[in-house]
Amino acid sequence: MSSFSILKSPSKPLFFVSNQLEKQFSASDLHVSQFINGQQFHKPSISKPFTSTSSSINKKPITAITATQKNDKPLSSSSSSMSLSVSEENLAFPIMVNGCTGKMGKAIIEAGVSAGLQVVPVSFGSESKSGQIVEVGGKEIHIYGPSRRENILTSLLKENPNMIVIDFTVPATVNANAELYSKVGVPFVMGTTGGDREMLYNTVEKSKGYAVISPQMGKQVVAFIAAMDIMAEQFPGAFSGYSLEVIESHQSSKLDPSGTAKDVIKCFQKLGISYELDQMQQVRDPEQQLEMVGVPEEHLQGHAFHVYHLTSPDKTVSFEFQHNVCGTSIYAEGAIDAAIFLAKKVQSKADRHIYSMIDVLREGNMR
Ligand SMILES: NC(=O)C1=CN([C@@H]2O[C@H](COP(=O)(O)OP(=O)(O)OC[C@H]3O[C@@H](n4cnc5c(N)ncnc54)[C@H](O)[C@@H]3O)[C@@H](O)[C@H]2O)C=CC1
Ligand SMILES: O=C(O)C1=N[C@H](C(=O)O)C[C@H](O)C1
Repeated sequence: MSSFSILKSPSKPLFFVSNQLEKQFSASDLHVSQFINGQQFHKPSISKPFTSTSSSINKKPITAITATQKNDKPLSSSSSSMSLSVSEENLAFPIMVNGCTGKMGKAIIEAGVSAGLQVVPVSFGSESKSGQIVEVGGKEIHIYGPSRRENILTSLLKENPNMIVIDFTVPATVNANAELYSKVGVPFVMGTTGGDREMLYNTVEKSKGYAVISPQMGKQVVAFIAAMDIMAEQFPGAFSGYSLEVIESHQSSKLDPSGTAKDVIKCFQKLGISYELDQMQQVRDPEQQLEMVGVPEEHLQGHAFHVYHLTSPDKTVSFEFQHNVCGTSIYAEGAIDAAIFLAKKVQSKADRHIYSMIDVLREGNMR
């Protein structure tokens, strides 16, 4: 059986997440097109191999959380016995959103306000934005640059003892921010990717603080990673000898490689596949995203498309997994779920340690 029949017959990848609604070009044109036109990846006669992907994308096979769903079902209303309503749980705690002028910061403030949370009117931002007062989600927020953060955070926490910090800033500041939150003792959700991840975990572990850290907050994508992790644990080496190709496409402003793909690749490595992180193909060029990846034009400035393609040593078997997200709502809602989860942990004096989004998902704390 050829790999094409396996790819073609289901015609859709095994996993596919699409969500409606959101510079550095790091892979050379040549490299990407060589890869995309690679014989193992898709049927060679298809001149734009991502077409099968993009047609699925355009058909929107699974819509994770759409703006319509969000509007139909306010975040503060309980949708099942498992789900959380902030008011029901008496958990209307304040959040401080760092990076509030960014794509994620804005989306989180809006999601937080919808969930009935208070947003403190202070945010840590870049040096260039320091001193500005911005309006986000109908709230006026004062931006503070990198200096005097410890004093500011200490006073804020004194005034808002139940406060949870949500950080969606930039890779360059992940470690310093985590150190600060740990030193001051404020529970935090770290959605920012990159930085030195080992150091990040060590810092927080040593401080014995409360945190949720995850490069991926989207509930359905988290469930996919959890499933891959379970597969890797249960069947280590099951894909030994298979080759792996990974393409991730994000808006051109993204500063680092996909943190989510790095986590998924770790699962493939446990499954026996030999793959180095620097083999991952990053697409940041909008033209390629339109032409080859099939990103809808309106989402060029905010998308996260991932494809993982596995091929057996004799090339007779192949697998393909995808998770393709447009916009930010899936992450913003997940980040608010993580903050609610953390607030409950603090309130119930649960173990002080680093939780993952899989923990959040497992406890049914995602609405
Ligand atoms: N965990 C998840 O599910 C997701 C994680 N992300 C990650 O979140 C981060 C932010 O993403 P976007 O909002 O798309 O980026 P963005 O570029 O739109 O926003 C970045 C924000 O950080 C601020 N900033 C810059 N330097 C800073 C500093 N030194 N201290 C504090 N703030 C600073 C900027 O002013 C801006 O407000 C990235 O690392 C991205 O990979 C993004 C989407 C989902
Ligand atoms: O920067 C983004 O946009 C995203 N970053 C996260 C990552 O690097 O994994 C999550 C998602 O891919 C969106």
